[in-house]
Amino acid sequence: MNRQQLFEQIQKKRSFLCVGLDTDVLKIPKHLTGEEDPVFSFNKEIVDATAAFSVAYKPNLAFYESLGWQGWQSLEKTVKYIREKYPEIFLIADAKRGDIGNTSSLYARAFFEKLDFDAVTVAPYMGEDSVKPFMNYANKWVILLALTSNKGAFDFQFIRDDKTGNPLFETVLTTSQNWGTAENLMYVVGATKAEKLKEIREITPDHFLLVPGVGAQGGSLQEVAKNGMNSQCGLLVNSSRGIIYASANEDFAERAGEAARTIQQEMDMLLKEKGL
Ligand SMILES: O=C(O)c1cc(=O)[nH]c(=O)n1[C@@H]1O[C@H](COP(=O)(O)O)[C@@H](O)[C@H]1O
Repeated sequence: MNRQQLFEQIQKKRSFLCVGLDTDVLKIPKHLTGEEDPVFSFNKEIVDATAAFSVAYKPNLAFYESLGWQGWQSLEKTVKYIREKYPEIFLIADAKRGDIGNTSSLYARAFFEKLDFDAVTVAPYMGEDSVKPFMNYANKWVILLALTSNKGAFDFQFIRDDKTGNPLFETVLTTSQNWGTAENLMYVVGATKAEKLKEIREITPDHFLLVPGVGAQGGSLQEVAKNGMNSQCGLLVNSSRGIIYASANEDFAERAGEAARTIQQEMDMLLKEKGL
């Protein structure tokens, strides 16, 4: 999917919500645990209940890899199901990959050829040759970690460069713009650091930002939109636990749908305020 198509979906659904499919097998409602593939059954119901209110889904690979080959199979089935039933959805593999070039090119093959994801999250630490192999695919995206939502973000991401005086996350943003364009590169910026979005927008006015950290981590959607929205929206705001675990009972999908709709309605207002 390209940037224009993504923006069109945002306008059509009046939403820039990404639902995180962080499906923890221990949190799956009891009535599904006897199913042949409880993780897939859970995902399928969540997707059916939330697809009208969201433009993207983001399975986090840890939740699938932790189950071995069965987890990988649940992931493949989930991707295939979304692709077939909701082809308009933007699909993100939250894998936080990145390695020497030939290894990264195989990670890229896994997520873009073997599995038909639109985007993969990548860690910038190993630099250009670890990121570029993910950019060899038309209409596929790298989502580079820039300023993350967690406490550990303060360990490295704010260390200042001796020459420029800029914090490391700003160097990641400026340097990586030489590797790709706003058509194949997005950045992760945590909602818990929403006050930094103004500065970040000065460095990257056009790039889409994937913003996790609303809901369970306490980030504010209003603040994110106020500081981070651009003329093409430019935001995908993720919520995982706040949506998929809205209820632990048989009504889990219905409650997830309601949680997604509540966020979508707020997003509709925020888009209107921006004239979009
Ligand atoms: O790359 C990510 O998606 C990510 C980056 C970041 O800085 N913080 C962050 O929470 N995430 C992911 O976003 C999701 C957040 O989940 P909830 O806190 O349950 O909404 C998890 O899958 C995290 O791995």
